[in-house]
Amino acid sequence: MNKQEIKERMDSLVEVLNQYGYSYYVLDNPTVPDSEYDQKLRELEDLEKEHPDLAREDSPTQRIGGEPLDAFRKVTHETPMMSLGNAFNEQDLRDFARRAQEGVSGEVTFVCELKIDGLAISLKYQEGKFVLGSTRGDGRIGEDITSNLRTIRSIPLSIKEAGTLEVRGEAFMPHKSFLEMNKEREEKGEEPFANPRNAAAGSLRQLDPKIAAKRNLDIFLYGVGEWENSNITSHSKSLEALHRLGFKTNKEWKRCKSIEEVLEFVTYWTEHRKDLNYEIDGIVVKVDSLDHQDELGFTAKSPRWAIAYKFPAEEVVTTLKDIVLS
Ligand SMILES: NC(=O)c1cnc(OC2CCCC2)nc1N
Repeated sequence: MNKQEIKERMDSLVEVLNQYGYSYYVLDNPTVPDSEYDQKLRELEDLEKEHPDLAREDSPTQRIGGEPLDAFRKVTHETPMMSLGNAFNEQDLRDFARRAQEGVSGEVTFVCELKIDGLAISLKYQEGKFVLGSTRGDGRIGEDITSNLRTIRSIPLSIKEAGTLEVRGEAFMPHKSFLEMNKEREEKGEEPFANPRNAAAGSLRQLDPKIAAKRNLDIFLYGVGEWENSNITSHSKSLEALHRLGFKTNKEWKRCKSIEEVLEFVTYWTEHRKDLNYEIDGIVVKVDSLDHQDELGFTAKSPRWAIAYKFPAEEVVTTLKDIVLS
């Protein structure tokens, strides 16, 4: 093959491998056997070794970066990352819904989401390329953990969207990864992590991306920060747009027309949370219309248009025996 044909072969391998990766890690629905993925990955690795100048930054071989960092760079969030106010019982939720209805013109409706118990992160894309991944920090200043986030296979390294797009979500450690990691730590006489949230936070704070890569973290995206070309009018349409753009979203979200439907959703997941293969610590209730969100605005640190219902604290010491491998 001449140089042009080699470049075309490498481009086609990157595209098809990223498509396989999307099905496997984002849709949890593998389309080819691992052997086919591995064979194409090896062919791409060999071509990239022979022609390093043709290696693309969104190639799946580029997920585990180079040398460990000395420290994390600080990053300022153009759109601050807010924290959520809490609700602890039905009355708190009814008060939230009443205040929301009183603060808007027209009929308020809601979206309910599972509250993933992980680490809030922000992903920035420019001209379709993943360029920056950061922690929430204090909401305005976070840490640049791009090299660690690149190791999360469900985060696309490129998307088909021009301009600047910033998305927010929760990085977390699935139960299976948590169990396997703690088993390893105990075998090495190391202290096991107390819970998947600490394990995820500890993994993303590693300065060496090779360590983060071994922790099999995952992510659910649930919001949009800055989006140049957005014509989105509701939160539920944002979630649908995130899915369409190739991001992993949690499929259990639900539009709720009334507080009664919100309470039904909360009751259902209070009972069924243990069927999930990741930790949730509550339910997030959001006003759906973005116009209504604008009318309601924010307190000093939290939106008035969202609240986190926290599950009652139970004996949640997730030790090896408590979690059955799903
Ligand atoms: N842990 C979660 O799953 C989660 C956290 N936060 C939010 O939304 C907040 C973010 C800023 C205003 C509303 N949604 C979530 N699903």
